[in-house]
Amino acid sequence: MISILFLCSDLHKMNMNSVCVSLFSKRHLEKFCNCKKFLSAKAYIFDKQFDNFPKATDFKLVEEELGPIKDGEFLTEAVYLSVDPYMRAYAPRLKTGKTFLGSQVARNTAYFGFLELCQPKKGEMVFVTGAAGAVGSLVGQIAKIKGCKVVGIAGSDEKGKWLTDELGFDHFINYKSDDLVQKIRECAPNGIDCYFDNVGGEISSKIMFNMNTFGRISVCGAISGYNENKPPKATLVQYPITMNQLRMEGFIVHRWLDRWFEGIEQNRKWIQEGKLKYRETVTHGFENMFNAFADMLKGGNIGKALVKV
Ligand SMILES: NC(=O)C1=CN([C@@H]2O[C@H](COP(=O)(O)OP(=O)(O)OC[C@H]3O[C@@H](n4cnc5c(N)ncnc54)[C@H](OP(=O)(O)O)[C@@H]3O)[C@@H](O)[C@H]2O)C=CC1
Ligand SMILES: CCCCCC(=O)/C=C/[C@H]1[C@H](O)CC(=O)[C@@H]1CCCCCCC(=O)O
Repeated sequence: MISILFLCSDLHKMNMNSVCVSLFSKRHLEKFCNCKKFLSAKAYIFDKQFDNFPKATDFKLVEEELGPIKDGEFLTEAVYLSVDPYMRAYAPRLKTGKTFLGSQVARNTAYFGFLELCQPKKGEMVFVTGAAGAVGSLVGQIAKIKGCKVVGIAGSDEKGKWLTDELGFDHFINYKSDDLVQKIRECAPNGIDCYFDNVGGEISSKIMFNMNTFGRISVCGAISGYNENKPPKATLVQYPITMNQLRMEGFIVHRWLDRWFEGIEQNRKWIQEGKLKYRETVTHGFENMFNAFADMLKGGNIGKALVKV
């Protein structure tokens, strides 16, 4: 079963510790639960639309009663909550006054989004942005498994050290302190064949101007713009796309729902074989969810950002 989305916990009235209902919004909570007299749950209410970067005062932490569970519905225990960039990206679409969105199960975004759209070949040069995050760190390692040269771009030297020394990336570029164009040319003197784009904006434009003919770009996200009220401007990418006949395609990982277990099984096998490594940045306590969310948006996480309930 694929667990959907959260945000509540604390079913202590049933003498259960740290139990959380999977839900997506208040309407899902109403749909999922049917046990008003017995259960309550903590929830983050989305109180105010974000003005650029989110503030703690944009949320209200409340305790809500849950209804009884009906046939075909379920309660799940959330031990970890996932803290993800899409929670910021989708916020403008959400109504205030409702439970905020989130999830408690990690998905295999890297496996399908990279292999299906970039179609990497042995010896090719692959660039990954958001490289030390949950998705990017796996994409780079999968590219290495496929015999590619890999360059990761992220925002701190500590992240870079992890990518090159532990995960086997060939090079690292710090987009905050390096001369990006100069470094791109140094790391990829023969050009770039595949680009896995987690960030969008000017970083992506600069990478795309250095791609080879028939290069492939998988657009996973655009975190560089999520905290901006207006989408930021970046250099036109239509030039390199046309001149170098690039293929650029976006995706939402649900596209491969019918192949979900193939992704899980392959990742599990690579982890067991020691070919795929992961790291988690864990914040403790449901009450600290906002801090973890803000920290992730500022680049405070290495690997997957999680909240231990
Ligand atoms: N299409 C899909 O189905 C999915 C898309 N995504 C997308 O993939 C991307 C990565 O997600 P995920 O790996 O979970 O998140 P991460 O674990 O990477 O966390 C986000 C990271 O983004 C980096 N970042 C923040 N601001 C900027 C900026 N202005 N420019 C460049 N980098 C920045 C930070 O690291 P740093 O120190 O490097 O700045 C931060 O740690 C996001 O864009 C997300 O929306 C994720 C899952 C599914
Ligand atoms: C430019 C924004 C791109 C954001 C891409 C992204 O991060 C997608 C993440 C999905 C992840 O694979 C698992 C999910 O469920 C995320 C999508 C969540 C959609 C929420 C929609 C909320 C709503 O409209 O009600």
